[in-house]
Amino acid sequence: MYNPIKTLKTNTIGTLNMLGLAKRVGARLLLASTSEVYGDPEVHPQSEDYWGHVNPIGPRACYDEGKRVAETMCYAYMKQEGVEVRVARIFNTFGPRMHMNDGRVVSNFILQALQGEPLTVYGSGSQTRAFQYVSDLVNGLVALMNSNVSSPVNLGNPEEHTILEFAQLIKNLVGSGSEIQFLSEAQDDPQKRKPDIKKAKLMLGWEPVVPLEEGLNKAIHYFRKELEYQANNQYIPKPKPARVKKGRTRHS
Ligand SMILES: O=C(O)[C@H]1O[C@H](OP(=O)(O)OP(=O)(O)OC[C@H]2O[C@@H](n3ccc(=O)[nH]c3=O)[C@H](O)[C@@H]2O)[C@H](O)[C@@H](O)[C@@H]1O
Repeated sequence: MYNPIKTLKTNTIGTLNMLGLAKRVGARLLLASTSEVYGDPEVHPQSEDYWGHVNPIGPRACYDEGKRVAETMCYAYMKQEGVEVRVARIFNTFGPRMHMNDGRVVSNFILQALQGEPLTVYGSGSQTRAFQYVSDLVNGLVALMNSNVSSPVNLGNPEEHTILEFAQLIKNLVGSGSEIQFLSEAQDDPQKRKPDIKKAKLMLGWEPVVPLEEGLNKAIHYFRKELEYQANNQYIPKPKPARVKKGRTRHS
C-alpha cells in the first residue's frame, strides 16, 4: 500500500466520522467494504459467513484490517445507536473512468498492452480473481441500499480466471504484441478469490449481467481514448511500477 497510515485513517476515523454524522441526521449509511476482509482465503468461494484469513501485520493489513474494523464500527453503531447500515463486500471491479495509474491489474495490463510494454504478472500468475463490470456493481449497491438487508452482502462476478489467463485475454482483446513478464510475487497476495453471491441473488434479486469480454472492450476503448487525449497534451501515463520485492525477472 502506497500510504498505509492514510489508508488506516480513512478506513477507521473516516468511517467513525460518517457513522457519527449518520446518527445525527438519521441517515442510512453504505459502507463500501471489500473482499479483502477475507484475506488470503482458506474457503473457496467466499461466502459472507466466512471470517477470513488476514495477516494483521502484513503490508495489506492497513487496508484489510481497516475495512474489517470499519465493518465492526457499523454494527456497533447499529446496535448501540440504532444507525441503519448497509455493508457491501465489493469484489474486484473495473470499467471506464477507473484510475489509469493506481497499480491494479486491469489498468496495468490494459495500459501495458496498448503501449506495447510487457504485461507484468506477479508470481506465477496462477493466483485467481473474478472481475465485475462497474455498472453491475452500481446496480447491486442501489439494490442493497433499497433493501432491508443490514448484514454484509458480497457483490462480485463469480467468473474466476487466473491472472495469467487474464493477461492473455487482455493482450488478445487489444491485439497487442506485448510479451508477458513474470516478476516476484507480491507479499500476502490472496491466491484465490471468487465471490459466493447466493445471498445477493436471494435477498436483492441481483446478479451480474455484463460478460467479462464486453466489459473489458469498453474499458480498453476508454483507455485508448485517454491515451490519445493525453498524447495530444504531451503527457503519457505509465503503469505504476511493480509493488513487489526485488527479484529475478523471467520472460515468456
Ligand atoms: O476488489 C477487491 O476486493 C480488492 O481488490 C484489489 O486488490 P487485488 O485483488 O490485489 O487487486 P489488484 O491489485 O488488481 O491485483 C490482482 C492480482 O493481479 C496481480 N497483479 C497486479 C498488477 C500487475 O501489474 N500484475 C499482477 O500480476 C496481483 O498480484 C493480484 O494477484 C484492490 O486493490 C482493493 O482495493 C479491492 O478492495
